[in-house]
Amino acid sequence: MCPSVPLPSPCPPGILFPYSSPQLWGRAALQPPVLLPTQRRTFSNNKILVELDTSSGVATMKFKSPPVNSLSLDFLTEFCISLEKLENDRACRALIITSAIPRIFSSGLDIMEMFGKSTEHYAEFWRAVQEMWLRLYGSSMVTVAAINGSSPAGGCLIALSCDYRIMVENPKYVIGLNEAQLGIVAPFWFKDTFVNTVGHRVAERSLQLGLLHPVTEAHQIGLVDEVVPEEKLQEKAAAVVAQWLALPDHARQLTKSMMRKAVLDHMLAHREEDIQNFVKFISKDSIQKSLSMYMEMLKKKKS
Ligand SMILES: CCCCC/C=C/C(=O)SCCNC(=O)CCNC(=O)[C@H](O)C(C)(C)COP(=O)(O)OP(=O)(O)OC[C@H]1O[C@@H](n2cnc3c(N)ncnc32)[C@H](O)[C@@H]1OP(=O)(O)O
Repeated sequence: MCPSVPLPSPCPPGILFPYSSPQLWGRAALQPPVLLPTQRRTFSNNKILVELDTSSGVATMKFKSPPVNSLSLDFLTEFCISLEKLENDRACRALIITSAIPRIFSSGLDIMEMFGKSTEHYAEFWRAVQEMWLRLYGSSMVTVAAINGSSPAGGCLIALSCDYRIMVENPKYVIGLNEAQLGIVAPFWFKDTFVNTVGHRVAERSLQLGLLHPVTEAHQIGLVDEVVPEEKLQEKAAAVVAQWLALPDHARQLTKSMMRKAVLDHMLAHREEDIQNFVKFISKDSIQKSLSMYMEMLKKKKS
């Protein structure tokens, strides 16, 4: 669990039905504008900036953790706290996630968190990764990933967990679940999230080969829903959110829940087992060696 986010068992608040409360449906839509004192609320920490426009109910979250927005334990903790704040804010109905770092959406899980650490640390880290996914995949907000850079592995998972993905047209950007290239294996809930987006056959091939798809290909296989020039990204994300928010919240949320519940429930039922599996797997000498070689390769590529 994210260390500073106390969460009740069995499921964090905001996770979709049957856990969320009907009283929350409608959120900002039910609030008379006169009750809203300001139009824009901002909160920020070292790694993430959030701006909530209370008149539209749309929050924009920007990852700002140089050099590559890697998902460290600290980052994941801040991410979970930000998601919880928005989920509990009745003025917020939708979230756009994007990056403030040029050319990178997120480089995925921070490899240094999975290398040379104690088993306790691995367990804490993995619980935070699970928590992030539970909150985002199970969010009752409309969520749109505005992907303005490369997005391997855990970065791709964040995008996959949203309701809609828009990626910037750029031949240098790639996205995918490339874990196999690192000699590691994406867990079943990464796989399920991927399969639910692109279908079984595409997911199977892409996962086995650890493919990082260029933007056009990602669009063709349905990994991203739309491709736009950089300067149109925010405008397009806002238009998509407006389209999704035009629906009654309760109908959209119940439909989202119906589509995602089985995968969320499966993970929750196997959460502790999944942590133990991760710890056992990542602690193996052979896996530590693979990660070390991969980091070396990244460094060599630079020089
Ligand atoms: C066992 C259960 C399965 C667990 C599931 C795992 C999920 C994951 O997410 S594993 C992580 C997968 N991520 C990657 O494979 C991405 C690796 N990184 C890259 O491909 C590139 O760095 C890039 C495309 C994201 C950015 O390229 P570029 O702009 O050229 O920047 P550099 O490669 O020079 O990187 C700068 C700096 O950042 C370090 N770094 C990059 N990615 C990570 C990372 N995921 N974790 C930790 N550190 C990372 C990189 O080593 C450089 O460091 P310095 O050399 O010290 O500057």
